[in-house]
Amino acid sequence: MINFPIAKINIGLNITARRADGYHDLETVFYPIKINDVLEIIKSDHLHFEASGLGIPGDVADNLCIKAYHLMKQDHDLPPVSIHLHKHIPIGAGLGGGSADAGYFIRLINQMFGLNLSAEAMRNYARVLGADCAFFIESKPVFAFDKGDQFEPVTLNLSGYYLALVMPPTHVSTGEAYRGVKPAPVKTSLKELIKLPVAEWRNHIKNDFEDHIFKAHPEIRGVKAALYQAGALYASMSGSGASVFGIFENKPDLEFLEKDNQVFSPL
Ligand SMILES: C[C@@](CO)(OP(=O)(O)O)[C@H](O)COP(=O)(O)OP(=O)(O)OC[C@H]1O[C@@H](n2ccc(N)nc2=O)[C@H](O)[C@@H]1O
Ligand SMILES: Nc1ncnc2c1ncn2[C@@H]1O[C@H](COP(=O)(O)OP(=O)(O)O)[C@@H](O)[C@H]1O
Repeated sequence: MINFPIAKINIGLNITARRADGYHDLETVFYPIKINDVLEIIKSDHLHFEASGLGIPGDVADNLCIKAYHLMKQDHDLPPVSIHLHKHIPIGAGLGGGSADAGYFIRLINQMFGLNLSAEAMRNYARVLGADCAFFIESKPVFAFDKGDQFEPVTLNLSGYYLALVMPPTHVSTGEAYRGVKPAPVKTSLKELIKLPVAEWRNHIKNDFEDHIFKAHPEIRGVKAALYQAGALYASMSGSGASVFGIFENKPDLEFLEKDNQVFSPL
């Protein structure tokens, strides 16, 4: 059985408090984008994982698909499976690709072995694996809060707009991104700000990671500026970076940017 894990962008990200468990409270809007991995599982006589496409750093045992398998096996009598992941979503880019694989793996196991788990039961497995994993159980636009793993639906439809996604050749770890922020409460919740017209977002919606990440990696700031120069209605780093996205009314002319690291797609 096969499915196609998608990626997300964060539209706004406010880090509001440091928590006693070492994590941070935040608010953000997760929006799904059309970049896909390919994930296949088949029954096998032993647990097996293989990957193609982009190289995934770390041991196979630490791959979030394998972690998801072991987590679900604690509660369900799962037979061994052979997993093939074709990795296409850029890694460590703030696009949630690893979390997406875990979320879509949970969905596949649920479907393949007829576990009949509710979406909330699947989200509860996902929450154990990573803060933004639970989003990928349904992959619908949401306002996320607490650790970024609790959701309220938002009415946000960006179809008709155009996405430009640029990957500067810079790696930012999620831990590094969180260590540099000074949490602060928000005046107006993103839940309200997201209702503004897209062209207004620039003046009201921010990503709290940008200030310190841009200082450490000025080339990322440069990409954001270039997207605005090219006519983006809104541009931002996604999550903890380093990818930067621009939302355009029409397909932009971005020839001045490095072709290799770009993705253009309708939203
Ligand atoms: C920053 C965000 C924004 O959407 O995504 P990415 O940009 O990485 O995709 C998420 O909060 C990342 O979620 P995820 O990548 O699942 O994080 P986890 O694996 O749970 O945590 C990685 C590390 O980030 C920090 N962390 C994460 C979430 C949170 N609310 N507070 C934190 O302080 C912790 O130091 C933790 O050890
Ligand atoms: N299936 C997977 N795909 C990508 N990365 C994975 C996966 N499983 C575990 N990881 C680990 O997660 C790290 C960050 O993954 P990713 O989700 O791409 O980044 P981000 O949190 O910036 O969106 C990688 O460096 C890798 O070690």
